[in-house]
Amino acid sequence: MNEKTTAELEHLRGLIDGVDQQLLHLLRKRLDLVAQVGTVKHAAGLPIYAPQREAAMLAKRREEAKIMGIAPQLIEDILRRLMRESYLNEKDVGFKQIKTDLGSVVIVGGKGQLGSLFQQMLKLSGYQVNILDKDDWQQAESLFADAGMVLVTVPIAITCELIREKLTKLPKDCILADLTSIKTEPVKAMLEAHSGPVVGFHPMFGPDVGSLAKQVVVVCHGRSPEKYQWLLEQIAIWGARIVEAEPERHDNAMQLVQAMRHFSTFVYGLNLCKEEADIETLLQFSSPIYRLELAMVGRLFAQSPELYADIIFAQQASQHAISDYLDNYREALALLKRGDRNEFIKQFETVAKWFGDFAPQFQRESRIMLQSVNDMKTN
Ligand SMILES: C=C(O[C@@H]1C=C(C(=O)O)C=C[C@H]1O)C(=O)O
Repeated sequence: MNEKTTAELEHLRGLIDGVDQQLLHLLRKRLDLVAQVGTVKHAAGLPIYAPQREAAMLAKRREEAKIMGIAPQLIEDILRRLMRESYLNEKDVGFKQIKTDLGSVVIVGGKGQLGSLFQQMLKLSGYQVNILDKDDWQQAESLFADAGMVLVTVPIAITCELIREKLTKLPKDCILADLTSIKTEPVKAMLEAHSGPVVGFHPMFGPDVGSLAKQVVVVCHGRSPEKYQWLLEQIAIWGARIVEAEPERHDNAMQLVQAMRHFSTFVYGLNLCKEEADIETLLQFSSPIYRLELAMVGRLFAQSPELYADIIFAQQASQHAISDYLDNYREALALLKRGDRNEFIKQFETVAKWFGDFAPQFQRESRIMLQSVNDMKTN
């Protein structure tokens, strides 16, 4: 580089630094305004997440960007990232308490990660929360005595037994709820053990989400929904979307969404391990989609083996879904072995047709994710 170029670059980079600093000041200003919105929402009991406002705002900014010669997707990306920050910050002011005369909440298994998250959300909403973990059963009677709600979040393998043996003497009006990732058996057990209001939940996210905004919570009604309607409202204030489901339909979906998927991820990792794949090398040669795939597989093994064993072993019927997968894998492998390229293409087209409009939709969605994966690279 000659001196002139160096000087020119230095000058321009100085100007860019100045603009970035202005951006920082603007961000500070925006965060402060959002904090004020948080306070107003808290007082009024409005949810953190306001999808209509977001959609309207994004549409306007996209239009304005176009006129200014800025890619609409650029401002959309930036605003979406800022809005994520808003959800996290609005959480700090707490949430309006919908039910003020509940009595206490007892979380059975509250030292687990999901239990801790719900404990935090309930406390941020003004509820008094007590934890009953495995060594605390001698206090159970006194804790249950003034409980307005008992929330069960223990490993799946012991959930039903615990409900049947230990939760039979709750106060009559106490709500009995659970967070187990299967629903048919736990809801049945709760209905048998307790004659008061019963409701099953399955939060469709891990404990590391940060904010519940835009997350999904599946609810399976048990008994007396009017008695726990407030809880659904409370969860909505946390920003989550409630999806109602019959326990059986939910459990069937989970055989694919959870058991089969986690199992195939497990086998993927097992295979890499047995093949003694060198992850460093794989990463060096990885495309963004492969990096994302490795991240999806690798993150499983950063978590608790017990949790995944519980999820995979929870339903007998998952074995059928997993066996079907193996059969399809074998058939596809046979195709490959006999070099039947035409049949492969035919089946590919059948599947593509079956995915229909979802295929291009998923392509668009993943394109944005892949660009973020690429952005994260540091060299
Ligand atoms: C700040 C608000 O809350 C959330 C955050 C938004 C933002 O950061 O712009 C917009 C809508 C809401 O999802 C609001 O409702 O205006």
